[in-house]
Amino acid sequence: MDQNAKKRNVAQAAVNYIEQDTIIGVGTGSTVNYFIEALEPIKHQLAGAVSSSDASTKKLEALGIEVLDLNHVDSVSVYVDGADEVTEHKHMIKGGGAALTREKIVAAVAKKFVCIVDDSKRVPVLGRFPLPVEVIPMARSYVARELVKLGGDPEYRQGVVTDNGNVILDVHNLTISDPVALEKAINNITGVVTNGIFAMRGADTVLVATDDGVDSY
Ligand SMILES: O=C[C@H](O)[C@H](O)[C@H](O)COP(=O)(O)O
Repeated sequence: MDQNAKKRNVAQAAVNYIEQDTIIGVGTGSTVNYFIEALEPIKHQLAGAVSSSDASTKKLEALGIEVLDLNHVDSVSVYVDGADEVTEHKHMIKGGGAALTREKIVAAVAKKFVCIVDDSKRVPVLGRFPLPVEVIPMARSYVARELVKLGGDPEYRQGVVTDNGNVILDVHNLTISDPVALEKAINNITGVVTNGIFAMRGADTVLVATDDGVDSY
Protein backbone atom coordinates (compact mmCIF):
# COMPACT_ATOMS: atom_id res chain seq x y z
CA MET A 1 0.00 0.00 0.00
CA ASP A 2 1.41 3.42 -0.84
CA GLN A 3 2.09 6.03 1.82
CA ASN A 4 -0.78 8.31 0.83
CA ALA A 5 -3.28 5.45 1.14
CA LYS A 6 -1.92 4.76 4.64
CA LYS A 7 -2.25 8.44 5.56
CA ARG A 8 -5.84 8.43 4.34
CA ASN A 9 -6.65 5.28 6.37
CA VAL A 10 -5.14 6.55 9.61
CA ALA A 11 -6.83 9.93 9.18
CA GLN A 12 -10.19 8.23 8.75
CA ALA A 13 -9.59 6.13 11.88
CA ALA A 14 -9.05 9.30 13.92
CA VAL A 15 -12.62 10.44 13.22
CA ASN A 16 -13.79 7.79 15.72
CA TYR A 17 -12.11 9.78 18.50
CA ILE A 18 -14.27 12.86 17.97
CA GLU A 19 -16.98 13.51 20.54
CA GLN A 20 -20.15 15.12 19.22
CA ASP A 21 -20.76 18.83 19.91
CA THR A 22 -17.25 19.52 21.17
CA ILE A 23 -14.47 21.75 19.90
CA ILE A 24 -11.64 19.79 18.33
CA GLY A 25 -7.99 20.74 17.73
CA VAL A 26 -6.60 20.26 14.25
CA GLY A 27 -2.88 19.84 13.50
CA THR A 28 -0.93 20.52 10.34
CA GLY A 29 0.62 18.53 7.51
CA SER A 30 -0.11 16.05 4.77
CA THR A 31 -1.63 13.41 7.11
CA VAL A 32 -3.85 16.00 8.79
CA ASN A 33 -4.99 17.22 5.37
CA TYR A 34 -6.61 13.79 4.93
CA PHE A 35 -8.13 14.14 8.40
CA ILE A 36 -9.65 17.50 7.44
CA GLU A 37 -11.16 15.87 4.34
CA ALA A 38 -12.56 13.09 6.55
CA LEU A 39 -14.36 15.71 8.68
CA GLU A 40 -16.63 16.68 5.77
CA PRO A 41 -19.42 14.15 6.49
CA ILE A 42 -19.50 14.89 10.23
CA LYS A 43 -18.82 18.63 10.20
CA HIS A 44 -22.31 19.48 11.49
CA GLN A 45 -21.62 17.45 14.62
CA LEU A 46 -18.71 19.73 15.62
CA ALA A 47 -18.95 22.78 17.87
CA GLY A 48 -16.01 24.22 15.94
CA ALA A 49 -12.28 23.74 15.59
CA VAL A 50 -9.08 25.31 16.84
CA SER A 51 -6.34 25.26 14.23
CA SER A 52 -2.56 24.96 14.56
CA SER A 53 -1.65 26.80 11.36
CA ASP A 54 -2.85 29.24 8.75
CA ALA A 55 -2.74 26.40 6.20
CA SER A 56 -5.09 24.17 8.22
CA THR A 57 -7.36 27.13 9.00
CA LYS A 58 -7.84 27.76 5.27
CA LYS A 59 -8.71 24.13 4.62
CA LEU A 60 -11.14 23.95 7.55
CA GLU A 61 -12.88 27.16 6.54
CA ALA A 62 -13.13 25.98 2.95
CA LEU A 63 -15.17 23.05 4.28
CA GLY A 64 -17.42 25.40 6.23
CA ILE A 65 -16.02 24.44 9.65
CA GLU A 66 -15.84 27.37 12.05
CA VAL A 67 -12.29 28.06 13.28
CA LEU A 68 -12.24 29.56 16.76
CA ASP A 69 -9.65 31.72 18.50
CA LEU A 70 -8.04 29.59 21.21
CA ASN A 71 -8.36 32.51 23.63
CA HIS A 72 -12.12 32.27 23.35
CA VAL A 73 -12.26 28.55 24.01
CA ASP A 74 -12.44 26.87 27.42
CA SER A 75 -11.80 23.35 26.36
CA VAL A 76 -10.63 21.28 23.40
CA SER A 77 -11.82 17.67 23.59
CA VAL A 78 -9.30 16.07 21.25
CA TYR A 79 -6.30 17.22 19.23
CA VAL A 80 -5.48 15.25 16.10
CA ASP A 81 -2.09 15.73 14.49
CA GLY A 82 0.64 13.92 12.57
CA ALA A 83 4.30 13.59 13.52
CA ASP A 84 7.68 13.28 11.88
CA GLU A 85 8.77 10.57 14.32
CA VAL A 86 7.03 8.73 17.16
CA THR A 87 8.31 6.20 19.71
CA GLU A 88 6.62 3.42 21.65
CA HIS A 89 6.56 5.87 24.60
CA LYS A 90 4.35 8.21 22.50
CA HIS A 91 7.07 10.84 22.37
CA MET A 92 7.31 12.64 19.04
CA ILE A 93 9.35 14.94 16.86
CA LYS A 94 7.15 17.46 15.06
CA GLY A 95 7.65 20.62 13.07
CA GLY A 96 8.70 19.33 9.66
CA GLY A 97 6.10 21.76 8.34
CA ALA A 98 7.27 24.56 10.70
CA ALA A 99 3.99 24.55 12.66
CA LEU A 100 5.43 23.19 15.92
CA THR A 101 4.73 26.13 18.25
CA ARG A 102 1.02 26.48 17.55
CA GLU A 103 0.77 22.70 17.53
CA LYS A 104 2.32 22.52 20.99
CA ILE A 105 -0.04 25.20 22.29
CA VAL A 106 -3.18 23.47 21.04
CA ALA A 107 -1.86 20.11 22.29
CA ALA A 108 -1.31 21.65 25.73
CA VAL A 109 -4.94 22.72 25.93
CA ALA A 110 -6.47 19.51 24.54
CA LYS A 111 -7.79 16.81 26.87
CA LYS A 112 -6.58 14.10 24.50
CA PHE A 113 -3.88 14.03 21.83
CA VAL A 114 -4.37 11.50 19.04
CA CYS A 115 -1.26 11.16 16.87
CA ILE A 116 -1.84 9.85 13.34
CA VAL A 117 1.10 8.42 11.38
CA ASP A 118 1.97 5.84 8.78
CA ASP A 119 4.46 3.16 9.78
CA SER A 120 7.46 5.01 8.25
CA LYS A 121 7.30 7.42 11.24
CA ARG A 122 7.85 4.80 13.95
CA VAL A 123 11.34 4.90 15.50
CA PRO A 124 13.00 3.23 18.50
CA VAL A 125 14.77 6.49 19.49
CA LEU A 126 14.01 10.06 18.38
CA GLY A 127 16.60 11.98 16.39
CA ARG A 128 16.96 10.54 12.90
CA PHE A 129 14.61 13.31 11.69
CA PRO A 130 16.39 16.66 12.17
CA LEU A 131 14.85 18.37 15.20
CA PRO A 132 13.06 21.64 14.29
CA VAL A 133 13.58 24.55 16.69
CA GLU A 134 11.57 27.79 16.27
CA VAL A 135 13.77 30.79 17.05
CA ILE A 136 13.30 34.56 17.31
CA PRO A 137 15.17 35.83 14.19
CA MET A 138 17.74 38.03 16.01
CA ALA A 139 18.76 35.09 18.23
CA ARG A 140 19.45 32.68 15.37
CA SER A 141 23.26 32.57 15.53
CA TYR A 142 23.39 32.57 19.33
CA VAL A 143 20.85 29.72 19.55
CA ALA A 144 22.76 27.78 16.88
CA ARG A 145 25.98 28.01 18.95
CA GLU A 146 24.12 26.81 22.06
CA LEU A 147 22.63 23.88 20.11
CA VAL A 148 26.14 22.85 19.05
CA LYS A 149 27.09 22.74 22.75
CA LEU A 150 24.19 20.28 23.25
CA GLY A 151 25.75 18.00 20.61
CA GLY A 152 23.69 18.90 17.55
CA ASP A 153 24.44 20.30 14.09
CA PRO A 154 21.91 23.09 13.48
CA GLU A 155 21.00 24.11 9.96
CA TYR A 156 19.05 27.27 9.14
CA ARG A 157 15.89 26.40 7.17
CA GLN A 158 16.40 28.94 4.39
CA GLY A 159 13.40 30.88 3.15
CA VAL A 160 11.00 29.64 5.84
CA VAL A 161 9.17 32.06 8.12
CA THR A 162 6.75 30.54 10.63
CA ASP A 163 3.15 31.69 11.11
CA ASN A 164 4.54 33.56 14.14
CA GLY A 165 7.16 35.45 12.10
CA ASN A 166 10.13 33.42 13.34
CA VAL A 167 12.79 31.18 11.78
CA ILE A 168 13.54 27.45 12.06
CA LEU A 169 16.82 25.72 12.87
CA ASP A 170 16.84 21.99 12.02
CA VAL A 171 19.21 20.16 14.35
CA HIS A 172 20.94 17.14 12.84
CA ASN A 173 22.81 14.29 14.52
CA LEU A 174 21.03 14.24 17.86
CA THR A 175 20.39 10.92 19.59
CA ILE A 176 17.54 11.81 21.88
CA SER A 177 17.74 9.20 24.63
CA ASP A 178 16.07 11.46 27.22
CA PRO A 179 13.43 13.43 25.28
CA VAL A 180 11.94 15.21 28.32
CA ALA A 181 15.36 16.49 29.45
CA LEU A 182 16.36 17.66 25.96
CA GLU A 183 12.97 19.30 25.35
CA LYS A 184 13.44 21.33 28.53
CA ALA A 185 17.12 22.11 27.87
CA ILE A 186 16.47 23.48 24.38
CA ASN A 187 13.45 25.48 25.52
CA ASN A 188 15.70 27.07 28.15
CA ILE A 189 17.98 28.66 25.55
CA THR A 190 17.15 32.36 25.34
CA GLY A 191 15.64 33.14 21.96
CA VAL A 192 14.07 29.72 21.47
CA VAL A 193 10.29 29.86 21.11
CA THR A 194 9.91 26.10 21.34
CA ASN A 195 11.38 22.92 19.92
CA GLY A 196 9.81 20.00 18.10
CA ILE A 197 10.22 17.39 20.85
CA PHE A 198 6.76 16.56 22.17
CA ALA A 199 7.60 14.54 25.28
CA MET A 200 6.49 16.63 28.28
CA ARG A 201 3.10 16.49 26.57
CA GLY A 202 3.26 13.39 24.40
CA ALA A 203 0.37 11.71 22.63
CA ASP A 204 -2.34 9.87 24.54
CA THR A 205 -3.11 7.57 21.63
CA VAL A 206 -0.98 6.79 18.58
CA LEU A 207 -2.68 5.43 15.47
CA VAL A 208 -0.29 3.81 12.98
CA ALA A 209 -1.28 2.84 9.46
CA THR A 210 0.38 -0.32 8.15
CA ASP A 211 -0.22 -2.54 5.12
CA ASP A 212 -2.59 -4.59 7.24
CA GLY A 213 -4.72 -1.79 8.71
CA VAL A 214 -4.49 0.74 11.53
CA ASP A 215 -2.85 -0.23 14.84
CA SER A 216 -3.33 1.79 18.00
CA TYR A 217 -1.43 2.04 21.27
O1 LIG B 1 4.94 21.22 11.37
C1 LIG B 1 4.40 20.21 10.95
C2 LIG B 1 3.82 19.16 11.78
O2 LIG B 1 4.50 18.93 12.97
C3 LIG B 1 3.42 17.87 11.10
O3 LIG B 1 2.52 17.26 11.97
C4 LIG B 1 4.53 16.90 10.85
O4 LIG B 1 5.56 17.53 10.12
C5 LIG B 1 4.02 15.67 10.08
O5 LIG B 1 3.57 16.06 8.81
P1 LIG B 1 3.16 15.01 7.69
O6 LIG B 1 1.87 14.40 8.13
O7 LIG B 1 3.05 15.83 6.44
O8 LIG B 1 4.27 14.00 7.59
